[in-house]
Order: sequence, then C-alpha cells, then structure tokens
Amino acid sequence: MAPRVLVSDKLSPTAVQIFKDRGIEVDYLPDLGKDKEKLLQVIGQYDGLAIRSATKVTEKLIAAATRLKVVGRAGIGVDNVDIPAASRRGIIVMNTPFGNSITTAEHAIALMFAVARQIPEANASTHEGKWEKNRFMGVEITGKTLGIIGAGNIGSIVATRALGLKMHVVAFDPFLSESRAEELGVEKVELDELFARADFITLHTPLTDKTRNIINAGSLARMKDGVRIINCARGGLIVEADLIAALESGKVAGAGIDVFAAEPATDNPLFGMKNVVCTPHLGAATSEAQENVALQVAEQMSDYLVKGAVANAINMPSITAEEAPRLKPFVKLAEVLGSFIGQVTDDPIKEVEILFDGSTAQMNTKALISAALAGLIRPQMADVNMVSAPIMVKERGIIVAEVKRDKSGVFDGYIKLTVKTEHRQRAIAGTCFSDGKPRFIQIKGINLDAEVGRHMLYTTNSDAPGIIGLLGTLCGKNNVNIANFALGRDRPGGDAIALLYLDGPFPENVLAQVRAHEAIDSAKPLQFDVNEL
Ligand SMILES: NC(=O)C1=CN([C@@H]2O[C@H](COP(=O)(O)OP(=O)(O)OC[C@H]3O[C@@H](n4cnc5c(N)ncnc54)[C@H](O)[C@@H]3O)[C@@H](O)[C@H]2O)C=CC1
Ligand SMILES: O=C(O)C(=O)COP(=O)(O)O
Repeated sequence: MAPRVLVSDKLSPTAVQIFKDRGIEVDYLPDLGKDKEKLLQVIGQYDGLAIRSATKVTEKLIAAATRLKVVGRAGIGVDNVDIPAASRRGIIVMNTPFGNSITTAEHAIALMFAVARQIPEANASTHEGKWEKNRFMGVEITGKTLGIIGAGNIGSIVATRALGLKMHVVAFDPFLSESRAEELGVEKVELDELFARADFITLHTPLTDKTRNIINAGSLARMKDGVRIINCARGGLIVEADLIAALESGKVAGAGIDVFAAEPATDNPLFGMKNVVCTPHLGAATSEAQENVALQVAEQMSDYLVKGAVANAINMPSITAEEAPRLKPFVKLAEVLGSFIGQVTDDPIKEVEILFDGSTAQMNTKALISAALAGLIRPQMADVNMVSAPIMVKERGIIVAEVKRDKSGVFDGYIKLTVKTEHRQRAIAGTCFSDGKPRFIQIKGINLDAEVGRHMLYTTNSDAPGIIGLLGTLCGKNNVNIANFALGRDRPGGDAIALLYLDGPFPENVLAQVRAHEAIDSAKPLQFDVNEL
C-alpha cells in the first residue's frame, strides 16, 4: 500500500508534486491544521504529516495518529510539535533548519526600519491624503547599537546585514564563542550589558524553558530609554503585558512584532498601539523561502517513507537501515550522556571529548558523536538535531575530539563524554546492557550504576550519613515515587553523588530543602527523553 501524506498547512505546490512523483498519496488540505477536531478525526489515515506553524501536533493528536511515522515541519521552529510525545510513539519529527533563515533575517531588518521611521503609520496617513510631513520624525540606524539575543543561523544573518548598515552589533548567546563572534564582527556580551547598551534589540532564540518571557518588566527596566524591540522569533519570548506597559510609559519607543503569544492573533492588546508595527507571522513568507522549505520537507519525508532514510530529524539519528538495530541503543546512550552535561552546564562550552572504548569504537561513531552533541546543546537549542548539531557546534568554535581505544575495563564497551567550559570540566560515562537500555556508569570520575529515567534528580554532596534519608523522605512527603536510587563516592567521607530515577518530576519548590542540607553541594532535577517500561 502506498504511503499517505497529509499536508495540513499552506505549502508550495512543489511539495505536493514531489510526493506524487515519489509514489506517495497526498491530500493537500491547507486549512485543516486550524480545525483541531477535524484533524483528530482524519489523522489516523496518514503515514506522514507535513506542517508549518498553524497545525499543533499535540499529544492528543499523536495518540490518534495510529499510522503516523513522520511529521515534517516545512520551516525551523518545532515548538508546535510535542516532540517527547512523538518520540515515545516512534514518530520522527524533521524540520528544514536553513531554508527560511535569510528570509526571516530580512524580515527582522525590515521591521527595524519600519519601526525606526514609522513607515506603516506614515503610509496610512499619506494614503488618507493627509501629508503629515511633520508628524513622523524617525531615528537613524547608522551608528546605533543593535543587540541580538540568539546568534544562531538567523541571528548571524541579521548581524551581517546590520553591520552592512553601519550599526554596532552586540550579541548575547550562551553558545557564541569569542572566535565566532570575532568572525561575525559582533561584540559578545552578557544579557544585562546588551540590555544596557542596545538602541534596538532583536530576538532570534527558539522558544524554550530558558528563553520564555526573556523580555519582561525586569529586563525592560534595564534597557535604555527609547529602546526599540523587534521579535521575529516566537511570541512567548516577550511578556506582552509588560511590553505594552513599557510602550505606554515611553520606556520603549517602538516595537516590530511578527509573532505573538497566542496565534492566530486577532485581538491582541498590542494592536492599534502607536509605534507598534505588527505582521501576522510573516518571517518565513517569501516565495523563495517557501520553495526551499516545501521542496526540502517533501524530499526528506518521501526519502523516509519510501527508503527509510532519515535526514534533519529532531528526534532520530541519521543511520542506514543495516546498522540501525545495533546502533540505535548506543545513539540513545550518547544522547543522554550529552543531555546530562547539557542540563547541568550554564557557561559556554569550549571543548568536547568523546571517548569510545571497546566495542563502541567499532560502531558508526559519527552518528554517536552527533547524538551526543545534539543531546548536549538541546537544552539551549530546542530545534537542534543530529544533522545540525555538529554544524552548530563547529560554528560556535567548540572543539570536538574523538578518542577510540581497545577494551580497557569490565565493560565490553562504553562511551565517555568530557566537556570543558571556561571554568570547569565535567565528565560522564555510560554503556548499554543487553536490554538495550542506557546506563550511567561514571559521573565526575565516581563509579555508579544508574538506570536512566525520564525524570531524575542529581545531587553532588559530601559522603555523610543522612542523604538517602533526606531525599527519600522528601520524595515520600511529596508523593514522588523513587524507581531507582543510585549512589557513588570517590572514597569514604569524600565526594559523593546520588542519582534518583523518579516516577514524576521532582517538585521545584522542594529543591531548596535539599540544597539547604549541609552535606549537599548541588541538586538538579534532570529530564531525559527515554522510553520507559
Ligand atoms: N517568524 C518566523 O516566521 C520565523 C521564526 N523562526 C524562529 O527563529 C528561531 C531561531 O531560528 P534559527 O536562528 O534558525 O535557530 P538556531 O538554532 O540556529 O539559533 C538559535 C540560537 O539561540 C541561542 N539561544 C538558545 N537559548 C538562548 C538564550 N537563553 N539566550 C540567548 N540565546 C539563546 C542558541 O544558542 C542558538 O545560537 C526559531 O527557533 C524559530 O522559533 C524561524 C524561522 C521563521
Ligand atoms: O520556520 C519557522 O520557525 C517559522 O516560524 C515559520 O513559520 P510558518 O512556516 O511561516 O508558519
């Protein structure tokens, strides 16, 4: 039976043609993505779903998508897809990481000019025959400081355009290295310095737990009076009520907003405000970008559905059909090792070393390295995948070293990941047992044996009595069941670690009680995208 694909958002006809040419049945229903109930009713008939940002691929939709094998996002942001839910169901989620970046960067620049010179208001007034030459006094862009928050693909393109416009560019991005900043010609700064210095601020981060509400009353207060803010990334990055208050007080002189907290935005309170230029999520809306992303998503989805080849998948490594069964558990292992360090690291990463010991040295280490890097940087870049992770890491000047060696210990093979930042070094090792499940076997040089669960709590402490009791009691009191409790120490009374595998998230409000214990140095809840029994 031919695979069936549903295109539920507006896509260039190129995509439909490619699916047909590859022998795939395709239904092009560009308004269906907005009709949740109808989509729920029909999704069970499809092997592939091609979307943009309007279709919300929720856990509920995934539960109804009994045949679904692949979701293809013709664009970059995948915050409208519940990736853990898709992964749990074995559904691949792919995006087209570069196809619309230039177009989106150009939109940010266009909004910056529109706000600086009040072009939309001047245009409306002129069309009304008013000739209000004295009403629209703008500001020059030349010589002004542009603050870029998020210097990834789009942010970097914005930087090059802004430099061409003779702006001074400062950028904040935890993954931006000094050398990459130098190469781009931007000044790498901390967020507070960016807020203090920028005349214009433009946002180019994905929407993640770390970036949500990054522009709020507190950060607005730290900005220059008369700052102008551009958002072509995601609405959730700005607390809209706080921006409105800052616009009303005159703290913010203008804003160019392409994306909104709730979309489609039809009655947002920003509408009608003076010096607020709004567009309906048009960042990627050029014929060039739409051709790029439609062609790419259709080819990637067809390759997967017809040949089983995987490219640009967010939740699945690119591996051939032959090596897949043996490699797959180790890919997951590499990813969780990366994810562990990614979740506990806040400062910029300088070097990564991946050691393959014994049997793992004979595997497709390229795929394993990509998986480790994707896991490592995903806490900062939600949309990163195994294909884009190595490029992102290279662009940020992070040195990646691979070491292979013969079997050296009791395990047939294991992987050890060591990550250096400016201030410290972290290392973690793990292996897979015959059940195919990843296990942590060494953290901070301390041996242990820990199953990997979706929800975990990691503590570092001095080896003293009472830690098990403290953690056990707090979990019990808060109704969090402990599935597994792993401990390790370097020597009696020395440095110790504990890893709790929990049946639910460790409550944030109880963390302070853990950290208050005199023997605890740090306590961090962790999450891993792993399937559980
Ligand atoms: N308006 C529109 O139509 C479009 C919007 N987008 C949005 O733009 C976003 C960025 O796209 P790309 O540049 O391609 O992604 P990217 O992954 O290349 O770059 C994102 C950058 O944000 C940085 N970042 C992560 N957390 C950060 C934080 N807390 N503070 C500062 N920087 C942080 C990352 O290190 C990375 O360098 C997408 O995730 C998407 O949401 C993308 C295309 C079109
Ligand atoms: O690619 C992205 O992340 C975008 O936001 C573009 O969204 P769209 O495909 O135009 O709905």
